[in-house]
Amino acid sequence: MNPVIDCSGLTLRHGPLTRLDGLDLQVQEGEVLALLGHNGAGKTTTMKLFLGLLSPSAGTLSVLGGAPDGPHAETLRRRLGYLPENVSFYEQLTGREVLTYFARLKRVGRRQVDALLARVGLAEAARRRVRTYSKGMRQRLGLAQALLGEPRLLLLDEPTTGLDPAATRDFYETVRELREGGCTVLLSSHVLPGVEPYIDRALILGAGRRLALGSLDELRHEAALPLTIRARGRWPGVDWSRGWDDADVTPRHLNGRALELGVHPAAKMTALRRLSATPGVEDIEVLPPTLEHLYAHFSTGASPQASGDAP
Ligand SMILES: Nc1ncnc2c1ncn2[C@@H]1O[C@H](COP(=O)(O)OP(=O)(O)OP(=O)(O)O)[C@@H](O)[C@H]1O
Repeated sequence: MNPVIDCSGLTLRHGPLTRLDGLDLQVQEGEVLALLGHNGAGKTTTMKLFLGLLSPSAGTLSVLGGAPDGPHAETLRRRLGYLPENVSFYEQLTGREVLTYFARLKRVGRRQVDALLARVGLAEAARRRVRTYSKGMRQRLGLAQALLGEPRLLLLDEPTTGLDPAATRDFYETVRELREGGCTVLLSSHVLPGVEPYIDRALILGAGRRLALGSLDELRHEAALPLTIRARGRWPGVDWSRGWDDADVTPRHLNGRALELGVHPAAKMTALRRLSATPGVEDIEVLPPTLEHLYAHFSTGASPQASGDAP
């Protein structure tokens, strides 16, 4: 099956500045890819190249079977949904009027408008003016706008910035439903908490370069960061933080009832065996590095073009 996005050596220069530097990436149908990076890393630039709003200086790019900035653009536009970073609407219009307006621009039948408002949870607020909407409601209206025409590829630029945890979760649940329907989703974010369960892979960019690409498991394997093991129990008078002379295990004694170890992945089983054979230990918890740990590792470590392209 052809990838939905396929680029090789994709580069965008702007005068002396290289905004994107030789990106190699393939995204398959139904995949959710997170685009992560500090401010100015190149996330929006990448999305704008995929949308055909910018043309590459070098490299090749195919989106849904063609170059997005060529004659293929017109077909592509109907199969593509985009939620920009700073979405703004006519404040005096109701949510329904806003969506009807965008439906006309996208030449999509009005029938979709009410269905989409219901889908993003705005059915009851559809007749209220946008100026009365909360940040979360505006983002949901933005998502409804991006979903007009039932796109096969959805590009969401910082979709959850400013949303509270419950609204973020609701937003990502909608993304999950879309993915289940076969839609491919690219979402950029620097708000990492909450995103982990909803993505298949993450692309980490830094200064326009690919620093890492892979699923959470692949990134964990590549980073080989220590995992955390927590043991709880009763061990009056015994300091279980002692005796870990293995260089791969760093004990962090929390208190008399809980012990935390930083453990290199290769030493995991040894540490678990020892803990489970220890009298007084009642519970053991293994916490792998989170996406935030991985992001910090790759975006500070100098490992450009590090991981493989396979999904
Ligand atoms: N219109 C522009 N003209 C010139 N340079 C630009 C323009 N827009 C962005 N850049 C530069 O391109 C680089 C990548 O910016 P981009 O907006 O893609 O980053 P980003 O990862 O989306 O950042 P943020 O998280 O702040 O939105 C930065 O160095 C930025 O200053």
